[in-house]
Amino acid sequence: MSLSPLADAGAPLQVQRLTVAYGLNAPVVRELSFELRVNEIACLLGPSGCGKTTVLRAVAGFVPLLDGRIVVGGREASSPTHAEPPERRGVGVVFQDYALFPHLSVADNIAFGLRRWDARERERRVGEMLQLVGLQGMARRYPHELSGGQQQRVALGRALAPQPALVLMDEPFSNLDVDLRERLSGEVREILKASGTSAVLVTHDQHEAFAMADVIGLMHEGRIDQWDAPYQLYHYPSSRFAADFVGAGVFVRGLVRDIAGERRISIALGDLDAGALAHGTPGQVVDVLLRPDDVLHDDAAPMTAAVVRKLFRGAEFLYTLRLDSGEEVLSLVPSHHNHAIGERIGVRLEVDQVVAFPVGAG
Ligand SMILES: Nc1ncnc2c1ncn2[C@@H]1O[C@H](COP(=O)(O)OP(=O)(O)OP(=O)(O)O)[C@@H](O)[C@H]1O
Repeated sequence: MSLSPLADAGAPLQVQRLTVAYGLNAPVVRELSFELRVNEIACLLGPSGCGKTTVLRAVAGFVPLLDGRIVVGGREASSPTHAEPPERRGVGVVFQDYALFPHLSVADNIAFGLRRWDARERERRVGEMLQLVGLQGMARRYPHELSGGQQQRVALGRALAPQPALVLMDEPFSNLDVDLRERLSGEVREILKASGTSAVLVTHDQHEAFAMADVIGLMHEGRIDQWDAPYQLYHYPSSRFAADFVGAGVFVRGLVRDIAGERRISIALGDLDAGALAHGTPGQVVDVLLRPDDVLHDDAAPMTAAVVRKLFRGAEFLYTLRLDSGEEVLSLVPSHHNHAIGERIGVRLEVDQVVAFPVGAG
């Protein structure tokens, strides 16, 4: 099979038409391609079983390729006929099943990749890493004396210590409590940015992906559905799958119309301007995406809807509202607007970019 020439030989990672299968089973990753820029943090996001971890394992050198090619730092690391051993790829990994060395202390685990460093530099770097992952005072403990979350932080320190050009992280913060998770993900992002390191992260958590990533690869059934900045992915989903999977929202029915030469979409809440992201031609029935922040509560609005569910989130309520059409929409409302279930409240739309897909489109 012929592969396209490298688009950017200086890219820290190029994944070209990657195809991976376990044993004789059907491939779980199919012809998947992406390229990472220097100092870019990418996140693979997608439903369980879509192949995120498999991509990361292939890049790390833990699973063979059925087809395609992986190039790390301009050097071919994997092809169907060749595989550099994981430890020679110059890649730092934080995987859940990539255990710490049980016979080494926390400090020695972190120092593992620094064997060739000058002793004083090594000690300084280990101290820096211990501080980064919040494990000062635990340097002499052994892995079995740590909680799962603490072990994960040691693994993070171990991966980052040798300052690799590329770091791979599989759910690196999943065992941590929310506060630590937020602090650490912000700090790790800063460290990666400051040190010029590129990273690929796998997570289930969209908020973590939004907070950490420059670019998100949304995966679906072994392929990348959309490769985009978090903001773009949320506001400009290019497929129905992306619109559905990323962020909260519902689809309501709409009819595309031509009104005085302008393409508009009529939905139960009124007429919308059909911009470039609203697929569909006049006369076509479409599903229109409405995010909770598109539906505003406004006492002065002529249109009302009934509260059917409410979720208190502290600063705001997430209301589920039933329109007269019978359709339900979500609305994010500041929490001093405390309305009872069954009450009718005024609503209006504020949609910047209408996202719509013809009914029945995949
Ligand atoms: N060692 C294995 N042998 C056989 N099949 C496997 C193996 N590891 C993963 N799979 C299968 O490959 C597919 C992709 O798995 P993978 O772990 O890459 O998905 P994922 O997107 O990371 O999922 P999750 O978010 O649940 O961790 C799944 O259908 C899974 O059952």
